[in-house]
Amino acid sequence: MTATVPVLTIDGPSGSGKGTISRLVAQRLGWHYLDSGALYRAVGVAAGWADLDLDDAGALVRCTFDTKVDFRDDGSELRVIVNGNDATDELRTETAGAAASAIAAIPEVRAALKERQRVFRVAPGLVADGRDMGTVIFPDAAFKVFLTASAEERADRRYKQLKNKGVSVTMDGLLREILARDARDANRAVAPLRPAEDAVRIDTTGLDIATVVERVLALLPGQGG
Ligand SMILES: Nc1ncnc2c1ncn2[C@@H]1O[C@H](COP(=O)(O)OP(=O)(O)OP(=O)(O)O)[C@@H](O)[C@H]1O
Ligand SMILES: Nc1ccn([C@H]2C[C@H](O)[C@@H](COP(=O)(O)O)O2)c(=O)n1
Repeated sequence: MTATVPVLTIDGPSGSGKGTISRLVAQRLGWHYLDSGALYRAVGVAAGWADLDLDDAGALVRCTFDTKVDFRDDGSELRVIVNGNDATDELRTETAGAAASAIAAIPEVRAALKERQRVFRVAPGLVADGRDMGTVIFPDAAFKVFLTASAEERADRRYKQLKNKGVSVTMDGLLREILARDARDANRAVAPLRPAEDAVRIDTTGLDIATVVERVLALLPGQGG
């Protein structure tokens, strides 16, 4: 009975720290981890490889069904294998994020990915990060968090992250991309980015990673909560 397996959902906008916090919390709990955004990014990248038009909803839906995604934890990073190719680095680009955000607005794409996310609910528990984990995919989750941070701080985090990887970016450009993605993810008709009514909101502006991890763990009985 998967419904008895506990789930902690961590939703929020781009750069709020969902991936970082979810992974660390899952490690601390010994639970599984679902990076749902990686599924949308994988479809976006596969669509790019196939030279598909991002306006061709039918082709994108077929691409969603055809795209095989595997996750491999190499100890320091979650590697994402798309159709047999390690696409981890390509997936993390802003181009892949923007493509994922566009594709994610297609209702049939979301429907096609629904069960593929729910199968991650395996004992002893799951930490799931995304935009609609608490509202649509795991509405019965026992623990729900919605992470936020100011757009400026999120752009600054992304700037430092990309600079560390040697990627050339500007703060202005990143801020524009973050605001555009926020708007598209929050305003789409299906499963828009929004906190579940029973989610605990944590504004991470000015908080370091360790503090946010402890605040999330404090929500779980026996983990400080
Ligand atoms: N509380 C925090 N304080 C400072 N930096 C943080 C914090 N949380 C995350 N970061 C850093 O911000 C960057 C973005 O974090 P992360 O990728 O986890 O965000 P995200 O919400 O998953 O973004 P996306 O939705 O685009 O995948 C990373 O470099 C991460 O180390
Ligand atoms: N549950 C989800 C996860 C992701 N998306 C879409 C919208 C995002 O902009 C894009 C990339 O996600 P990220 O890797 O940045 O978390 O994918 C979504 O609609 N629902």
